[in-house]
Amino acid sequence: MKIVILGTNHAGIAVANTLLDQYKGHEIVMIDRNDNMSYLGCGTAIWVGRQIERPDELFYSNPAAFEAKGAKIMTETEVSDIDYTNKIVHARTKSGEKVNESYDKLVLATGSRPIIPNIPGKDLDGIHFLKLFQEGQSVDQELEKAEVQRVAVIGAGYIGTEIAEAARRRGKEVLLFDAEETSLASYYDKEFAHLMDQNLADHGIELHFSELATAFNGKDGRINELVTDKGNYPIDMLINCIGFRANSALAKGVLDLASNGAIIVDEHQRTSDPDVYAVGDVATIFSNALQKTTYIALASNAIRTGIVAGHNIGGTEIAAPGVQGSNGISIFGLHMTSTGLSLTAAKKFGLDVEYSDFEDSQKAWFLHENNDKVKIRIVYEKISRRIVGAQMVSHSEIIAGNINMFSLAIQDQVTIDQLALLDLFFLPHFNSPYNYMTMAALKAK
Ligand SMILES: Cc1cc2nc3c(=O)[nH]c(=O)nc-3n(C[C@H](O)[C@H](O)[C@H](O)COP(=O)(O)OP(=O)(O)OC[C@H]3O[C@@H](n4cnc5c(N)ncnc54)[C@H](O)[C@@H]3O)c2cc1C
Ligand SMILES: NC(=O)c1ccc[n+]([C@@H]2O[C@H](COP(=O)([O-])OP(=O)(O)OC[C@H]3O[C@@H](n4cnc5c(N)ncnc54)[C@H](O)[C@@H]3O)[C@@H](O)[C@H]2O)c1
Repeated sequence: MKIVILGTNHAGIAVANTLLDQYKGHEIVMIDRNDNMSYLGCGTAIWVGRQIERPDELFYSNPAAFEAKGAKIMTETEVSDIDYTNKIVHARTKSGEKVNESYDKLVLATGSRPIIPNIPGKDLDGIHFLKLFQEGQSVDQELEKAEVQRVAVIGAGYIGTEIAEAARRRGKEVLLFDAEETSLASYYDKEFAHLMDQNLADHGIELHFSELATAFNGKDGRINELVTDKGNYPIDMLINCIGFRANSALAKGVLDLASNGAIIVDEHQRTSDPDVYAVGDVATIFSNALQKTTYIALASNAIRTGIVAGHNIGGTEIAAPGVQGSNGISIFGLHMTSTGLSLTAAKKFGLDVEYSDFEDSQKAWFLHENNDKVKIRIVYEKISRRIVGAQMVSHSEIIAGNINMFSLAIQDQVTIDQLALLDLFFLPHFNSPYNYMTMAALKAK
């Protein structure tokens, strides 16, 4: 069987590796317009903020690794259209050569692109987006310039908050804007997000929430002012981080798309064309918290959906279990993790929910060093009592692993009452005999 994979970043790589490692004998062709693959954008802010010196280790694979396993891989080759009826992919190399690849099965792993705000001045120099390695490089180079002192970041979601920290670590004046009332509003309730806001402010980041950009003004073709509905701000550089949109142009008019443009897939990652699969940021995903199909762009989801598609194409029928959108962020030493839905999000989606909060030190009370407070919220449905979300915030890194237990709880529809009596280990170095997770569950109404 000949399988053509379009897009060779996290999702495409996971499909290819699954097929090449576990289902030998197929012809695998991989095509990508970029000149690099496997870039972990998740490390951009760590590198740009100089927590690591160089970006080299943010890549975990390369074309030679796939050629060695027998795949044909074409980089710097842009797919222009797909003849779904005759099963042929049309592409063009950087030097202009036409490429036509037939397929038996096709995988669309074309990912996402950052959303471009449609306001006057959007094409001025000095306006940046963050997705590709090359975009990280341009931001990095701009921050090196002495004349770049005031940096505006639009969008205080994950990318915006992380790059605001990075720019601050590089000694710049940073102004962080968001349409919502807090940072990280899509992931955390206000009681949690406010702790991040305070952390950002304490580290010198100027916060502008509930504020919408209306225009970018420039001089000699370069941005020098941001105009919002509340004021005018002189700036030297701007980074847009207002979310991603699925890169589904190749499927438009042929495959079924969701209202946000993502390609609709079933639990096997199959699209409305049975010989075409879609994985990663270009596709929809099933949310176990919402119990419906939604869109959650994460590298973790890209890898898992790629593995599912690989097995299904290879001949082992497996159904994706759905996701919780589990995520985490670490800014100036403050760590936050969440999974499923916040209280605000659950209510917005029409779920009838309750919540239970608890706060305690991470380790046993008699350990006085590096024993930070942890704040936890568990969100659960009033009637079914199934857990639909959890959030944690602390300076303690130990919280990071705990969120995964809540992820499994949501996936398996565990109730808040089952959690209350769950056997959680106790060791003073790590936690208390009355664990804050148990206590939050016991406190539930
Ligand atoms: C700064 C940043 C930080 C992030 N941090 C995290 C994190 O901490 N944790 C997390 O889980 N996620 C994180 N993400 C999100 C994560 O990077 C994405 O969810 C992930 O990249 C999706 O992988 P993908 O393979 O589906 O798509 P993409 O990474 O978008 O890859 C799609 C590929 O398709 C190629 N392509 C597209 N169209 C064509 C075409 N017409 N022809 C040929 N090739 C084409 C592209 O060149 C690209 O290589 C972060 C993202 C960014 C930008
Ligand atoms: N640590 C992580 O897991 C991590 C890190 C980076 C990115 N990611 C993922 O990558 C994807 C993209 O990240 P992102 O930060 O671009 O998106 P995001 O959805 O996390 O945040 C976008 C932010 O922009 C704001 N916004 C939207 N339109 C706006 C406007 N017109 N003006 C002002 N603010 C506006 C939203 O309120 C939101 O806070 C997300 O799915 C994210 O989860 C994850």
